[in-house]
Amino acid sequence: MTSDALLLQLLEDMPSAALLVTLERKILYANPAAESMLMQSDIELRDRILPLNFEADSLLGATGTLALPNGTELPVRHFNVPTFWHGNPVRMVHLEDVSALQGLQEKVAKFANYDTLTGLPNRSLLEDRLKQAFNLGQRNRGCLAVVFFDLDGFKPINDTLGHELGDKLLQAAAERFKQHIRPGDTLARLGGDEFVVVLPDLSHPSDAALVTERMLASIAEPFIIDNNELPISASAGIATTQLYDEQPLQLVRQADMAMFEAKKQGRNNYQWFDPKLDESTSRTLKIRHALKAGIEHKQFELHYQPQFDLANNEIIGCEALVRWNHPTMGMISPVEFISIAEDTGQIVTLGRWILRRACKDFAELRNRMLSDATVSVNISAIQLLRQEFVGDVETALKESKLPARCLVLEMTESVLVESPQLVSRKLSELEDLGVHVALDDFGTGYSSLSYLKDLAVDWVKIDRSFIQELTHDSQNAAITERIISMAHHLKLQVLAEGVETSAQRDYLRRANCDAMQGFLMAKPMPKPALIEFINDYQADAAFDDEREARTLLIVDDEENVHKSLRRLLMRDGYHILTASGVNEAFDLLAQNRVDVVLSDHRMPQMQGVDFLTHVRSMYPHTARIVLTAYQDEEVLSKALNEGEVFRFLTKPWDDEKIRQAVRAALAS
Ligand SMILES: Nc1nc2c(ncn2[C@@H]2O[C@H](COP(=O)(O)O[C@H]3[C@@H](O)[C@H](n4cnc5c(=O)[nH]c(N)nc54)O[C@@H]3COP(=O)(O)O)[C@@H](O)[C@H]2O)c(=O)[nH]1
Repeated sequence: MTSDALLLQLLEDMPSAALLVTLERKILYANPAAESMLMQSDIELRDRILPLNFEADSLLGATGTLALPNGTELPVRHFNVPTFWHGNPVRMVHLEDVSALQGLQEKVAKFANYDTLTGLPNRSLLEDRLKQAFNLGQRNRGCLAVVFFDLDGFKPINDTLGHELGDKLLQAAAERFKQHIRPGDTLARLGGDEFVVVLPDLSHPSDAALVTERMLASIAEPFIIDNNELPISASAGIATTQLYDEQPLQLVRQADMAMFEAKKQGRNNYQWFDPKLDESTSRTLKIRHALKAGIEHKQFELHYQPQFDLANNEIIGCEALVRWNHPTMGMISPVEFISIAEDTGQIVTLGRWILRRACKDFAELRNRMLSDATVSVNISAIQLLRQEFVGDVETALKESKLPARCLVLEMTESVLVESPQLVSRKLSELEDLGVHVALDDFGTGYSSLSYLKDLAVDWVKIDRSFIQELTHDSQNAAITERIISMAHHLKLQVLAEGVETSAQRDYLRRANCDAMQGFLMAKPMPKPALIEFINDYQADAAFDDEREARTLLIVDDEENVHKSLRRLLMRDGYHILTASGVNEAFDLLAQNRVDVVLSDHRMPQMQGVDFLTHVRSMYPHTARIVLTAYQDEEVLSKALNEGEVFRFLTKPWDDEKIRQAVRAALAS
C-alpha cells in the first residue's frame, strides 16, 4: 500500500474531524467526521477554502470559529501538522466541536458572576464593576456613589409566609430597583435582602440622593404576591467620593455603615456615610460580617450554668449559654451578637448548632446527675416561628439519644404576644414530643400570667432585675412573691435567675420559689469545669443556713489579696477575718472560732505550710487551705499527704475553685 493510500485509510477511520488542505487552506480531502461537522460532502468541499484561520505549524491547539453553510458559527478547537499528499507539502487539520464546553463555560461564568434568584450581578461582579468605575472616575475626576439598600421587615415575612414567597418578594424588589438605574449603573444583590447600586460619573454627589429617594419610594409601595399584600420598605446608606483617595471596596463598607445608621434612625430612609459614625456602628458591622465565618469555622462553644433545687440544693440541671471566642476580636458577649444574629437571620443556623451541641453534651453529662436533670437551651423567636423548628428539635434529640423530658426550651414572653396562635400550636407540638418549655426573663415584658393558662409552658424564670433588688426593695419583693404564688396556682414551677447573695436565696426559699440559678452557686462554665463542679459538689440545704455563721481567716501580706478574697467569699455569707502576718493570725485564731484558714505560702515570718502545721495542732477542727504563687511542689504535696493542709490552690486563682474548696473544707 502506498503512503497516500495508508494516510487516506487512517483518515477515513478517524472518529474526529480531519482535513487535508494546501498551504493556502484549499481543501483537498475531508474525512466523514469533517463532512458531518462542515455540513457538506467531501466532493462538495474539495477546492473550497477552509472557513477557518489558522497559523501554519500550529501543533499546539487553538480555538476559532467555523462559518457553516447554514449561516451559523461553530466554535472549534483545532491544530494542524505538516504532511505530504501526492508528493506535495500539505497540512492535516484536526477540528473538535467545543460548543458544549463553551456553553458550560458561559454558564459557569454566569453562575460565578450573577445571582441566580434575581439575575442581578453578585458580589464578585459588583467588585469588578466598582473597580472599573473607580478607575474611570479617577481619570475623569467625576463623582462615584455607592448606595447600600437593606429591606425593612423582610425576615419576618420570609420566616412566617415561607421562602417561596420570600424569593418572589426579592425578585419583585429587584425589578422595582432596576427601573431607576441608567445604563452604566450597576445594581447587584449581595445576598439575603441586601442590594447595592454603583452610580458612576455623577455630576454632583446630591444626584445619588435623588436616585436613592426614588428607589426607596418605589419599594415602599405595597407588593401584592400570591394574593398577599406585603407592606415593606427599605433603608439605605450612601457613600461617595470625589477625591478618590479611598479604596473602592471601602465605599461598600461605608455605605453599609450608613445604611445601618438609617435603620437605627427609624427605617424607610437613607443616611450619608459620615467618617464620624460612631465606633459601635462599626463594631456591630464587624460582628455582623464575622458571624458567617464564625459559624463556618466553629468559633462558638457552649458554657453551662448549673441550676439548683431551692428545697434541698440538688443540681436539677443547667442552662446552655453560647460563647464566641473570635480569633482577633476576642471574647464577644452573647448580649452583643445574639441580637445581630437575629437581625441577619443567622440565629437559625447558629441556634440549630447550639441545640444539637447542648443535647449531645448533656446526653454525656446526665448520668452524673439526677435522672430528671434537664438542660435548658435559649430559643429566639425567629427560630421558634420557622416551619422546621419542631423537626430540628426532634432531630437533635434523636441524634443525641437524649430523652425529651431532659430538654427545656427557654423563650422570652414577648414571643407569645407576637404570633399567639402559631406559638400556641408550636408549644403543643413540643409538648407532644415531651420537651419542657420555660418562659425566660419573666416580669420584664407583658407580665400577664393569665395568657399562660392555655399554653403548654412548664417553668417561669423570674428575671434577674427583680432578684437583684429583692432584699432591699419591697415592691420587687411583692412582685416576686406574686409571680411565685400565681405560677404555682397555674401548676407552673418557678426558677429565680441571677441569685447572687445568700440573703436572696434565703428569701426565695421562704417564698416557696422552686429553683434558682446565679453566681452565688456557680457561674456559667465550660463542660469540663462543669464535670469537675458536679463531682465536687455536695448538696446540703441545712448547711446553707449554718454557713452564714461560719468564719474564714485569710492570711496574706498583700492587701489586694484580702480585698479580692473578702469580696468573693462575702457573697457566700461567711464572716471574714484578715491578717497580714502569722502573729496577727494567731491572735485572731485565739479570739475567734475560725472554721477555715486560707493562707499564703510565702510569707516573711514563716512559710504557710509551717504556719498551718501549728494551726493543726492548736485548732484541729479548723480546716486549712494554702494559696501559693509558687510551685514548691515537694513541700506542698508532703503537707497535703500528711494532712497538714486540706487543699492547696494556685495564684492567680479561679474564683469558683476557691469557693468550692471552702465549701468542701467546711463539709469535711
Ligand atoms: N438565643 C440565645 N440566646 C442566648 C444564648 N446564650 C446566651 N444567650 C442570651 O444572651 C444573653 C446574655 O447571656 P450571658 O452573657 O450568657 O448571661 C447569662 C448568665 O451568665 C447571666 N447570669 C446568670 N446568673 C447571673 C448572676 O447571678 N448575676 C449576673 N450578673 N448574671 C448572671 O445571665 C444570663 C442568662 O440569662 P437567661 O438566658 O435570661 O437565663 C441572655 O439574654 C441569654 O439568654 C443562646 O445559646 N441562644
